[in-house]
Amino acid sequence: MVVIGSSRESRWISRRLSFTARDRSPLAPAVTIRRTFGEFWPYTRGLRKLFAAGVVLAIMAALCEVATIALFGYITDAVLSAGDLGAFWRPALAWLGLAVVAGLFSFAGSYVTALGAERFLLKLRDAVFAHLETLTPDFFDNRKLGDLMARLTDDIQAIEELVGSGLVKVVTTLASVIFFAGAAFYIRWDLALVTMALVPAFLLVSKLFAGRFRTAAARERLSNGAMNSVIEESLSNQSLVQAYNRQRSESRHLHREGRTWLKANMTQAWLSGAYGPAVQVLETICLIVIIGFGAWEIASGRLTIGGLLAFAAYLAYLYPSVQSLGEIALTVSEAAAGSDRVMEVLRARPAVADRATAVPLAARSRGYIEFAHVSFTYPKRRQPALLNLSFTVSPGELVVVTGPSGAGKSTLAKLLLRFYDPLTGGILLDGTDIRDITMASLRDNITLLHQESLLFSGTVRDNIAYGRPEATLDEVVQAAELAGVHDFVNTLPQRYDTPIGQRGRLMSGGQRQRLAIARAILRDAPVLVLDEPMTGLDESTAARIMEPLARLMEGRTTIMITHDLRHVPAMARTITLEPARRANRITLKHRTPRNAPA
Ligand SMILES: Nc1ncnc2c1ncn2[C@@H]1O[C@H](COP(=O)(O)OP(=O)(O)OP(=O)(O)O)[C@@H](O)[C@H]1O
Repeated sequence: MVVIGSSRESRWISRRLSFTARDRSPLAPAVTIRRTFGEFWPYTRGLRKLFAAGVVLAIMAALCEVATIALFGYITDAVLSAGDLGAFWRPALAWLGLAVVAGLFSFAGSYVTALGAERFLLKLRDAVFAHLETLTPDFFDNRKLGDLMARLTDDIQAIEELVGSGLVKVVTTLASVIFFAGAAFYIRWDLALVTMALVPAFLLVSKLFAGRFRTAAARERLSNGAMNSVIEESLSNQSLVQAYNRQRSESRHLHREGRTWLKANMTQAWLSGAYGPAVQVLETICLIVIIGFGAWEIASGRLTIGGLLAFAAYLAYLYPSVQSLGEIALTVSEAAAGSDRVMEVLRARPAVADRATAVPLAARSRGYIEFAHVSFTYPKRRQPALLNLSFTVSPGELVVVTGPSGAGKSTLAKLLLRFYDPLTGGILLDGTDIRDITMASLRDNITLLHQESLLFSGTVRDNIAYGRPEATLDEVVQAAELAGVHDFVNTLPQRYDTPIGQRGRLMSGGQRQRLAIARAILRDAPVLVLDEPMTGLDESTAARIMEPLARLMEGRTTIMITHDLRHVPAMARTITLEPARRANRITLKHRTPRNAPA
């Protein structure tokens, strides 16, 4: 009996449907199967032999099954009906041998197909992720992390199930249909014709159920996405949730989404439950037709009992294959929805890219920076973030950029690192427009210290050496000493091999900042951009951070973005930005801070 509604099948079908949790509507219409193959077939290069082997082995297994059923018919007539035990042993041994060989073929076929499928997934995921890594921040600013993760997992899997193992399934199922139908016709063509007339009924039932099943699976997928985003956002903001006593409301939120999910799953459950009996009724009708018609054929001497049983067995194999062909046809177009979403990522182009004529810097930069009449407006924004901004920074100089919130201070850093390009004007490094320098070379010469110290969940050592993975432990320790974090690291249970928790949560704000400073020291780039290095630190921690920061800045061109002027070093040149609507008026002045570091 064939049942399409198992929970595994539900997941299989639901994976093929791709929706965004954000807009709660299906994504753009699924792309055609042809386009999906056109786009993703090249990824099967190097794997096609595996898939071909999967097809051949599955066909061999199906042929063995055809032979096994023929033997079963023979045993029924020659042994059971004739009552001749002596004729039993040879076909019985052959039957056993065939069963073993069929099992081996089937195992090997599934194994190589799974290997091809997994390698395809690995290859495609690597390619999509590598492409994502080339995209500029504007791409990520406008998307939900959960949605991108779904594209890298479920959607890629949906593509594989269409282009890789899906194709193997179609070919082998078609071959099985031909073999089993051929064998049934070989036994009795007229009986076969009668029973084949029932095939459309199976397809019709499959179509009726699969259509509803697909809708239910789509709802399940949608609410699953919504549930995931509630869980992700709530757990990642736990301190906010607890500090604001919002635990119950978050739980209620999840419960609401969970109820929608429950309803969608129950619809799938009743469809699955009803489908089995419906197919069973059809199969019973078939069996009655076969037995009634077969009895008439036997009575007229055109068929033996063994032949009738073998015939029934061939049909028992044939109907499931027909059934899966029906399912493939129904679900394949839905699987294409995933490829639409993955294609969207692959088609996205970074807002900035290397010019064809760009070259790496010939030597380590001297650190001379010039902003020349730079204007910039973020995509989809009308108000410019920077307007006609001009200033220079000499090698080794420290410039403090300050100004009210939204004046464009961080934007200036993003332009220097070429996360975006100015709309007009230009930025020069050592007199060369940074668009004429390769991005890799430009970024090798600039270290950005973010507002919030961005750390990974690895060890202390991994995090300090992030910008120079080949650094020795001695170099890492030296950088940590200069950053004033070495003594603290020594108190940790595994010292430099101590994991620091997700995003460095096992560290205090000051310790995280010192680790980030050690990382910047080890990277040793000639230009330094410090974006609000004191954010989130209390007065005394901020003052203590200034000492390692001063060591980091020594001998480097530094742009320090801050609205907190209390701790800026003595004699720093200050640039005050004003919001762009007032044309980025800048005020340049030398100042002696009230809290100059010792
Ligand atoms: N990714 C973005 N997309 C669209 N607009 C942005 C983006 N980032 C910043 N902006 C806008 O650009 C302007 C300048 O932002 P920017 O972050 O450079 O200001 P800032 O001076 O660093 O502010 P703060 O001191 O609050 O960090 C703001 O109006 C802001 O809303």
